[in-house]
Amino acid sequence: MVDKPSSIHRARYHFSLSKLLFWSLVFLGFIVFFFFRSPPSASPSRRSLRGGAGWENSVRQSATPRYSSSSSSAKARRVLVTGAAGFVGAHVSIALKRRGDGVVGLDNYNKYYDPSLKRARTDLLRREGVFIVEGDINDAVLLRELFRLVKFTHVMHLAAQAGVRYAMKNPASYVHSNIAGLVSLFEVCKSANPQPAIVWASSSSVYGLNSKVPFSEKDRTDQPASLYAATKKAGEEIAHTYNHIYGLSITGLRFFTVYGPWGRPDMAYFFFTKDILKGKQISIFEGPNHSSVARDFTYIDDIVKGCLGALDTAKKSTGSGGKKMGPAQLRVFNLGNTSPVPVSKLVSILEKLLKVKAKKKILPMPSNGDVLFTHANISSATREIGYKPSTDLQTGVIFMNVFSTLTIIDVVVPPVNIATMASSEEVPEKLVTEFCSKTKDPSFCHNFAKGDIQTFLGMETALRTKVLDTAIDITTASKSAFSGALGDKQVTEKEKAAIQQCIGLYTKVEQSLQSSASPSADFIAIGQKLQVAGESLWQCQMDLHSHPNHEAIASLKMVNGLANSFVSYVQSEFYAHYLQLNRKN
Ligand SMILES: O=C(O)[C@H]1O[C@H](OP(=O)(O)OP(=O)(O)OC[C@H]2O[C@@H](n3ccc(=O)[nH]c3=O)[C@H](O)[C@@H]2O)[C@H](O)[C@@H](O)[C@@H]1O
Repeated sequence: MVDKPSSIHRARYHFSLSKLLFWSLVFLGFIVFFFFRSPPSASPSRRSLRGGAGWENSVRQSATPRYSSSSSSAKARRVLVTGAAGFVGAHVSIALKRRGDGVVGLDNYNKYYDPSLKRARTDLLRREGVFIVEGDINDAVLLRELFRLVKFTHVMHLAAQAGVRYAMKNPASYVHSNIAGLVSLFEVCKSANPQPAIVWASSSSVYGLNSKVPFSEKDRTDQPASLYAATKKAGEEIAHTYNHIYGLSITGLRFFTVYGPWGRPDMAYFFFTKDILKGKQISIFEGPNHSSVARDFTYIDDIVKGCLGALDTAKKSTGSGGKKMGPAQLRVFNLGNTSPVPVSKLVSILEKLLKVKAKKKILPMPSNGDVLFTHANISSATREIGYKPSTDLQTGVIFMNVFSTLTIIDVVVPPVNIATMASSEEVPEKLVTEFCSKTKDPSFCHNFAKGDIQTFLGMETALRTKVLDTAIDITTASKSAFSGALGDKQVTEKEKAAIQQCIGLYTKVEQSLQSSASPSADFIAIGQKLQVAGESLWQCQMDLHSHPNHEAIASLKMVNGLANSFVSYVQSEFYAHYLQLNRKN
């Protein structure tokens, strides 16, 4: 045997060493790659967010119903809301929580649109006592853990990949959320004991190329025009299967172009407003032979009522331990507004409200999933779940403007627009009634609401567009109205003390606005103090009902109106969002 020269040995040794080094690096690379690529719910740092006594406590606490002692605890609802940080999910969660239901949210905070808006909605929900678990509906381990912690009576499934046109860009995300995610959720629900009743979001888009109007639940839905629609239609069929095999009670809701405060930035009304204010051109689609494209735009508050109606009329699931014990309820309802509005009309409403002429470009509707029109027949939803939409587009858009969350604070429009918006807006009667129904004393509110709404509008617009001078002007005007009432001889010492307190608070607000380019977090603290002052003013107003001097009553009522408008404003969801975004800038 001939010895190999030692140089060869050395060379081989070097070669294997560098090979080892090479493969180690490749291996390390893979580890690093997978570590960073793994979905958020699987990463160790995210996992540590869940589990643990604190987390379990938050889930259980949020899930605990709180009803007045008179209502029956047998009907106690514990609802899991998926997509709770989303537009519809946030509104529905708040409504459920406010009426006393136990609510736990679930959301994956994906980046389809700016997650800071979802975080801002989460802050809002936290203040309402709703805890949102960060996780994906495809994470069956997490879902099972939630069902172990809480015996959910209902699931309000609103998590989905939304948007019609985006399906051309990212088809996989629709399959992941709207099909795989739905199956994952149904799988866990079917095995849960007891099985929850499920209400979930389908879509008007399932009607696709159907041309029979208005769309009835009995009409054909086998011609989807987009992959989005196809995944929602698939969801309806999957629902049928789980109802049939496992006895799950399932209600699908076909939403028709939902809009409103805290809305989605990918929707046309949202980016139209933004672009109109920025002076950017907007594209308005039209159909063949210059026909208009129309949508049955539906206001969020109406949708929320429909969701609650569906939940309250949902019968229990019949299965147990993954086995069907008898036939279960399976329903599908249209939740629309029953009055389609051409997109060009939406744009003219926005132009009128914003007092800015849009730069319009009329384009043929691209064939990327859109349909020409939608129009809901809601007779079945009215009959079965008491659904009665009451908001026309004009009114809804004003509401949206007053309490809006449009992410347009980066836009600076000339102050003249703000002044005109604040002072000259026609406030429809219906809006006043709707607005006052949300206050403590609707008939009293009615006397002042028009002014209040105008004040909201001005204040909100001023802050939204960062024209703080106007915000200061409004604060100063409110303060001087208080001072005026102080001079009234009929005002009692107790009332004077409350008014003085408010004037002091307004002064702080003024200073806060004057001292910085953007209002600081102090503003919220001041707002909370203002709320306390406002509460004591309400008490004064109640005392005044027996006051002999009607003029004094009138002036104090005015003061109360202003105090409350400001208090409501400071508390408004918009402001929280404004601060959130401002911090980011
Ligand atoms: O009803 C539904 O089920 C669907 O409603 C909306 O979808 P869509 O009606 O297309 O809402 P937008 O994207 O806000 O579009 C509204 C209208 O504006 C039109 N449009 C949109 C964008 C644009 O640049 N120009 C334009 O004219 C569209 O053709 C459409 O008629 C939601 O985005 C979907 O997630 C939802 O499922």
